[in-house]
Amino acid sequence: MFEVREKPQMVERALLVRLYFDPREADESEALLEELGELVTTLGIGIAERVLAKSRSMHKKFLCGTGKAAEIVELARAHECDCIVFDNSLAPSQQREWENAADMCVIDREEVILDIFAQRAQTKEARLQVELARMQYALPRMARMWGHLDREGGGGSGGSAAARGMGEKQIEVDRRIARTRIDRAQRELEEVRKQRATQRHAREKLETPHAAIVGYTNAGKSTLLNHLSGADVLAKDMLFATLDTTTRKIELPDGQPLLLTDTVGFVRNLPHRLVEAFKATLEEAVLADFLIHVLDASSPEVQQFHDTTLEVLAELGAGDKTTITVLNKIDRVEDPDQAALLDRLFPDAIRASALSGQNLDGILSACSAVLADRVRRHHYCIPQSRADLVGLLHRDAKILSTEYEGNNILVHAVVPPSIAGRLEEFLTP
Ligand SMILES: Nc1nc2c(ncn2[C@@H]2O[C@H](COP(=O)(O)OP(=O)(O)OP(=O)(O)O)[C@@H](O)[C@H]2O)c(=O)[nH]1
Ligand SMILES: [Mg+2]
Repeated sequence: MFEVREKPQMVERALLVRLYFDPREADESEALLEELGELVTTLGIGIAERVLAKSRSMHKKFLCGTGKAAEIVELARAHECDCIVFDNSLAPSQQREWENAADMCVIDREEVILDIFAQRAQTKEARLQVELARMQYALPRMARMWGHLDREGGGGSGGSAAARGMGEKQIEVDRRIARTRIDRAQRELEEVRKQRATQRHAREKLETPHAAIVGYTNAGKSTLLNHLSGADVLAKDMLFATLDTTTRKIELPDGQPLLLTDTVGFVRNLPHRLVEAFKATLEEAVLADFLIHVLDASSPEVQQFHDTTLEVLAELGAGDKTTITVLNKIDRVEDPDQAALLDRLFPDAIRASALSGQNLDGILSACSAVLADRVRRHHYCIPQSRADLVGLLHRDAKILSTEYEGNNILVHAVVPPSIAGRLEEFLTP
């Protein structure tokens, strides 16, 4: 029976490896290796040692040359590791080559992220999305999973023909099962998307504007939602604390209601298939009226975090949405160099602290300002004597419906702010 392996839960000591090929990638590679350490720790795996290695060119077999590969394997053994984790993505064949050479579990960043998501998924929707991404990841790697059957047969290279046949048959069966399950998960997710669309239509009817809080993982998105709305979303100093969206209604200082949605955080090299699988969830960000982009201002990598989020948003089709940028955790920015960096990169961003509540008013005012510029749908009850206003609506607004009631004209229209003021006294709920 096909099962997605739970290897990272079984392994205890990992050797982390980041290979890079261009000297200009050295700094970023170091930061990525650091982040991989946090991701691996999130999974509960201990880190024995880290290797940041430059390779002159990419090799098909191990990604790096055989000499370097042998050194890495030696190091893993010397540290009594039971797993090697690559920050680079490994092709299925490369992963197999490494496992054969090292005789231990070898995984890459994508698998680590998938496993974290699998651990965290709470709702049916999140579970489905993770299952889909994991099965798609596992499908081309099944030969590796059943390699032991081939070897069991009788030592030597590849085992007996009978045993190998068994392994191959099993792979075929498993592939079929996996494909059926992928199809089913995709169909169920389609249902989820439809349900969400229905909910969204209901919200649109209420005409309450909607903002999505987006940003890199651990930036403070959930903390911000909690502070603004009194919600109780898990906010924790760990990567990917949030996998499900939560929406809460708040009221802006000018009385305007606003729906706020907390979303899953992004990370560099977020597996494309995970973005694809989480589309149902992330659509909330795509369809929001505007975005609140939360950044961890205390991180030296704030620019990379910013760019990654914009890249993923663009991939989702939300790249050109109106965005309020928030430099969160400003209470932790003490280094003058960091402050200067922020001034240079994000002169217009709002400095705030979701934890202490510092300048949350600034965020709310920015939301009000965005909404003030938005066209709105309104119902009017206009006396026939004011045909001039109906004419104005015909000219400058988009009329959705018109009805006559006694001496009044009932108009439902999408109205730009430029004429909204002149019609205000005829508004009806
Ligand atoms: N010092 C400080 N810490 C903050 C601030 N905002 C959030 N934090 C901390 O940062 C950590 C992450 O916060 P979360 O709100 O869980 O971050 P998130 O963006 O929702 O993270 P994911 O759900 O993992 O994507 C928590 O330990 C928070 O207490 C802030 O303004 N200042
Ligand atoms: Mg969160």
